Order: sequence, then C-alpha cells, then structure tokens
Amino acid sequence: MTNTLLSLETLSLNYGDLKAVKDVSFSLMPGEIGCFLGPSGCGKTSLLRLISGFEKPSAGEILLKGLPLANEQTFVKAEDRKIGMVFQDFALFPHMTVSENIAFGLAGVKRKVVEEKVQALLDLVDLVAEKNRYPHQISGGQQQRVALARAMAPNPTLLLLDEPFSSLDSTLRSDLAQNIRSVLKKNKMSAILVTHDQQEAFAMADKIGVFDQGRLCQWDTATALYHQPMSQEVASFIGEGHWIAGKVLTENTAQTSLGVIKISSRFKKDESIAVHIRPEDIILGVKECEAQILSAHFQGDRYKLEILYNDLRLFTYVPTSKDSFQEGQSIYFALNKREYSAFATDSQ
Ligand SMILES: Nc1ncnc2c1ncn2[C@@H]1O[C@H](COP(=O)(O)OP(=O)(O)OP(=O)(O)O)[C@@H](O)[C@H]1O
Repeated sequence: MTNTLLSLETLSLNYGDLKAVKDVSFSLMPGEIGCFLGPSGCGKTSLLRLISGFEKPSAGEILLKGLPLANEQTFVKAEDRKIGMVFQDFALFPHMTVSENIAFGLAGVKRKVVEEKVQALLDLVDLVAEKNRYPHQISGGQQQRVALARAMAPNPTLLLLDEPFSSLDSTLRSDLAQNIRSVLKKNKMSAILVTHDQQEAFAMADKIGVFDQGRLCQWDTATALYHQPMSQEVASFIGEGHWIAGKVLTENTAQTSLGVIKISSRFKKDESIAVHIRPEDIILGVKECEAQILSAHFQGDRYKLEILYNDLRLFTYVPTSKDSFQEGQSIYFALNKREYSAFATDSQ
C-alpha cells in the first residue's frame, strides 16, 4: 500500500460531444507540488474542477488518501473534500481586512484559536504589518498571499491554485512563485497549480503534467520533461529546440546532417527519425562545423544567433560580451556529444 495523497485513474470528462479530459492518470505524494501545464483549452481547468468536486467525471476515479472522491458509485461534494482553492482573481472580500479575510474559512472555530491561526498565517506569508488593511490598500502580490493564507487556514488536505499569478506583472510573478513555493513547503502543504507559463511551473512544481487536447502527455519533474521528453509534443512544448531528420545506423546511433549522433531510444536500422536538438547543444567556437551567421538578435544579456550550416538553419544563445556578430560572418561550432531524444517519423 503506497501513501499516495491523490490518485487519478483513467479520468475523463465530456461536455456533450467534447472530450475535455481524456483518460488522465497520475498520482501526487504528500507534500508534493504538482502542476498542470499546457496551452489554452487543453483541459487544465476542467481537471482542477473534477478534483475540487465542481464537475462529475464521465469515467474513471479520483482517490484522496486512498478513499474514493468520485467514481461510478461515489461522489463526495466539493464542500466535503477538504480541498482548498486559490482563484485567478484572488476573490478577496473587499469589505474585510487582511486578517478577516484569512479568518473567513474558520467559522465555528473558537475565537482564541482563530486569532492564533491567523497570526501564524500572517507570519508565514509575511503580512503582519498589513493585517488591518483592506484588499485595495495592498499590492497585487500581497493580495495573492492573503488569498493563499485564507485557503490554507482550514488546513486543507490539498490546495488547488488556478492560474494564481495571471493578473500580476511578469517580474512579480516569478518572485511570487518562488515565495509561494517556500510557504507551501514550510507548511508541508500538497498543492496543484494550473498554468500555461513554463517558467512558473518550473519555479513552483515538483512534478509537472504536460497536457495536450485533454490528454496527459507526461507527468514528470521539470528536468525530466526537458531532458527526457517521452513524445514529440512534450519536446516541442517544453523549452526551445530544433527537429533534425535522421536515419538509424545502429542500435543507438543515427546519421543526420550534423553527422553521426547518439540517440536515446532504440529503433530499427534505416528507420527515419526526428532528432531533437536544444540551442545549448550548438557549441560555438569549436572547429568542427563551419556555418554562416544569418542574424544576431541582441536581447540584453545575450544574443540569439541564427546560423546556416549547409541547408540547416540552427539557433543558439551567446552571452553578451565585447564580441560583435555580423550577418554572413563565418562561425565554427560543434554539436554537444550527448544522447539525443529521437522519435519515429512517418516518412520513408
Ligand atoms: N462548461 C463547459 N461546457 C462546455 N465546454 C467547456 C466547458 N468548460 C470548458 N469547456 C471546453 O473544454 C475544453 C477544455 O477547457 P478548459 O477550460 O479545461 O481548458 P484550459 O486548459 O483550462 O484552458 P485555459 O488555459 O484557456 O483556461 C475547451 O475546449 C473548452 O472550450
């Protein structure tokens, strides 16, 4: 028997003919922060609504601490699931102070206990000095921390955060993502975050699920998604890269227009494959391949260099230095010697 906190088993949700969530299975361990990542309309919010109890599954099962929340026979109502929610727009009560907002979910609890709990949460989210202010008298980031403290107050078993940073500006978002992660970790709180922003997912989550049209493509750590994508969708969606055609030579090598490279999956000899190469795999200044610079885009701390090698367009990043780059200039590079992710292609 595992001590899984949340398990989803082949969970599906249909809205009429539309299959919004298709056979999704994964599990979350106690204290883990998970994340649903994917483009708009891929079913992230629908899945969060299934877990919170705002939607009934069309098929499959949700278990919390081994007990069914929803399956063919059972449906535990949202208010009985001990699952907290933090919404996109924070949904704070404007006529209540920060402390009153945090205390809101503690109805029926003794006053002294409420006071202690609110004080501890104010400390945790670093809002002691703002406790008597109203939501309009604090910043967006502070409002989000109030929303987090309010959702944590009743000690939920699991916290769900639906695009919690989307109304904040980008510099605040990454700071707050780190900050909220440390608050959750300090409290050993299990949580699931929904976002379409990779940097936010990377900053907050232990495990990330990449979704595509209602399907969970991969549930993994950020580094595994980046370095060992299990499908072309995940490789293309996470980070940046190039697809290069190749033909399988031996069990773990392929011939490509960048030479013979190692591949991480096993294919049959002569099979056509697409190999995924990251920008950081193009190592400049090593005299193996000679290319021409097509363009150099100055991006502040770095240049994005587009280069042409035979008929192949590649790009990489170079830290800004005194070097300048001219269009048409020759430049040498080598391909990083590692095993590359590769996938079978339909072409012969
Ligand atoms: N109540 C509903 N009735 C019918 N279709 C719906 C309903 N809610 C969502 N959908 C559809 O289900 C699909 C998944 O929607 P969902 O909101 O779960 O996606 P999402 O990944 O959260 O998107 P976003 O990032 O834009 O919020 C979409 O095609 C959407 O139009």
